[in-house]
Amino acid sequence: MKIEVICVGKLKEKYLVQAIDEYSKRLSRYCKLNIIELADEKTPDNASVKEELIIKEREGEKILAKISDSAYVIALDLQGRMLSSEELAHFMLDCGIKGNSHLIFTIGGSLGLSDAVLKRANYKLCFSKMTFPHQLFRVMLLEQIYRGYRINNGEPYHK
Ligand SMILES: C[S@@+](CC[C@H](N)C(=O)[O-])C[C@H]1O[C@@H](n2cnc3c(N)ncnc32)[C@H](O)[C@@H]1O
Repeated sequence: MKIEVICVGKLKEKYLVQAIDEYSKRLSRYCKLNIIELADEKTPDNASVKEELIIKEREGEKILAKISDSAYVIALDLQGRMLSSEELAHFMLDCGIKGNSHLIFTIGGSLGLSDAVLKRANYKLCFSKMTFPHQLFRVMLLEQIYRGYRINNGEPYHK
């Protein structure tokens, strides 16, 4: 399976880069992983609601430009559906069975994902009612994908 993670913003902290490298290495046993990092739009501190909407739409256009028509898109969104780790594992397995062998997970920037990206998404996934910083969230997502593969393979990791 080909898994792409499209995210807004460059990872700055070294410890996050190291965590991403570690999970990318672990995932290489199970899938073809590609992380697409897009430059975020600068948001002025005093940006109006309208300005923020424009920024979010611009970031959304960049995300959409990276999505191929045939990909199955999973938007990480606070309004999405919550799944357990076992359910996410089963969901990924089911995608493969149904012929969706190219999954794209997309993480928004500090303002979230645009309506256009959410509209393109085949599925909206929420991890918790809590909001996590998008850079840390990238690590959390890779860990859950890795956990999913371990569950699906009946391998010892999942508790
Ligand atoms: C800082 S959050 C954006 C918060 C923004 N106010 C919103 O409502 O979307 C940045 C990105 O991280 C991801 N994210 C953060 N917490 C999440 C959660 N609990 N479930 C799913 N995605 C989350 C989403 O992709 C979100 O667009």
